[in-house]
Amino acid sequence: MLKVGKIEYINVLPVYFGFIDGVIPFEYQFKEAVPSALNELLREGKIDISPISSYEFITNSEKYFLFPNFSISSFGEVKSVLFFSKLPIHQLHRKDVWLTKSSMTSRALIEYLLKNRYGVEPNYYYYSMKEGNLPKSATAVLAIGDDAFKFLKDKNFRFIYDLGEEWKNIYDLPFVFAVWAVRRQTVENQPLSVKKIYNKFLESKKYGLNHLKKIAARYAPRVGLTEKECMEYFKCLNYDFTNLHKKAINKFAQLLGFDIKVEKFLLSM
Ligand SMILES: C=C(O[C@@H]1C=C(C(=O)O)C=C[C@H]1O)C(=O)O
Repeated sequence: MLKVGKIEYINVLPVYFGFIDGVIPFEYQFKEAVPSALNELLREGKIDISPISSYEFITNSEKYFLFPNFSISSFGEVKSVLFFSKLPIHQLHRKDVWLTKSSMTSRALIEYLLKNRYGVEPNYYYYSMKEGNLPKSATAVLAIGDDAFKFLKDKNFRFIYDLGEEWKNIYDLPFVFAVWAVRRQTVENQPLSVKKIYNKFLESKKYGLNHLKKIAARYAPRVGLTEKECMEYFKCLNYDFTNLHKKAINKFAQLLGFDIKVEKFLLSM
């Protein structure tokens, strides 16, 4: 049986809602975790298919093939990848910046932006909400997913930067935070199962995108959002993988020093 990853944030619900709501029969095993944990599980072969950080794909691309037509992206504002700071961003040189351990993509993006766009090199530290090791004294904090909504209630941070917006302002491209990857080994050993589950994911996403209101009504309160805020959030997110998204991920890879053409890694379905 294929083992399938699922990010524990509401951002993926539109893709999984057909399965969750019981309309798409699902005979697989879900493993639910934060993105960095899913990256590791897939890399180590403990699961077969999962949304992973685009950074994980970029840095370990030889291990994976990608589902065509799936990503977690935004064109401009994303709302859930936020950099909170007590100082304006260009004043963070040698200040204490805390990055979430749950992310790989957004960590790489904020580090890139701080160094190359804002010319600052802070002291980096790493926290996790589960460990609860983020000190009150942190000058700035990167948060992703449902955690980002919690930080919005913390009025200590005067300056808030949305990384989807930051990226668009510079490159006028969407930003691809995550992609759906399959281990190469799984594709080689079980090609028909992979094709079958891909089609189920397509159906589940179609159902989810047609039932966003139902998702928002059920899940918004769990993350402290109103239904309206949750709908606005879903409108910022995009789950496709168009040519523009491919261009964007290639650009991000190039900026990080990796010469990758994502087109070469797409599964032909
Ligand atoms: C938009 C988001 O995209 C995500 C960000 C990721 C990362 O930074 O590595 C990975 C998966 C996605 O959950 C989010 O989590 O808010």
